Amino acid sequence: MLKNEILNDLTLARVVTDLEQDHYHAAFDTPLRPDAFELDDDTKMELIAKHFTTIMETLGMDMEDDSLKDTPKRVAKMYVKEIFSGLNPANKPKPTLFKNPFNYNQMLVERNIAVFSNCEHHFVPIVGKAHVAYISNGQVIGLSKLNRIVQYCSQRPQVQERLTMQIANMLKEALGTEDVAVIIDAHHHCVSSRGIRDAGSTTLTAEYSGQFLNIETKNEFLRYIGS
Ligand SMILES: Nc1nc2c(ncn2[C@@H]2O[C@H](COP(=O)(O)OP(=O)(O)OP(=O)(O)O)[C@@H](O)[C@H]2O)c(=O)[nH]1
Ligand SMILES: [Zn+2]
Repeated sequence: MLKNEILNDLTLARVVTDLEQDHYHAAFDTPLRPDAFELDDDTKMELIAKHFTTIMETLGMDMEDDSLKDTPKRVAKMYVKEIFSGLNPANKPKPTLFKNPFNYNQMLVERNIAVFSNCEHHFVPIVGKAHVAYISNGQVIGLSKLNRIVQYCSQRPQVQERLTMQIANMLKEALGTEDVAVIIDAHHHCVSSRGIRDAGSTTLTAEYSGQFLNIETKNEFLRYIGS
């Protein structure tokens, strides 16, 4: 191979590696483009409102109607500031940790945390409950932060399996322990309000790690949440 060809090959290899690096995300990360946060929220809302107007016009809706005319703006604000605000790491909750002077070293379980998310295949709601648990390795977390972690991860277009893993991963990161468990029991509107139209089914997903892989610990958690 000529020197130039080798150099070209090396340059290409580096470009490919850089690209791969840019697109790298863990299996449980939400697939986002590398430039996902180059636009600010206001610009995103403006663009989404414009596109949503086109969607509504295409459906034949009268955009002069008093009740409809501001819907594109409402939807844009809801997407960026509310139901998909968990896409932006700037909105990540800060976990307040406390020392554990009383040496509580048993399992802590928080049950029935409300889950409001949206299915990434149809953009309709996923509604349910999360049950989370951890065993302290020396620090305890403010209880409401458990709810906030569930809420933050839910406020993204999701599939339930990935949502469960993202919550578990954030708990591990916040608490500095592998000893966490997460169960989600949720109802998918894409299964009930359309498509197969089964309103009765719910979906259960679970993620166990560390001590929760031990059958007795897992069963204790399941007993606490009444499963
Ligand atoms: N595994 C998983 N699947 C999901 C989740 N949310 C929605 N789905 C499914 O994603 C699938 C998308 O399937 P497609 O066949 O591409 O879409 P579709 O034609 O709208 O499918 P139907 O819902 O069966 O009408 C559907 O079976 C949904 O039920 C989730 O959280 N996890
Ligand atoms: Zn769906």
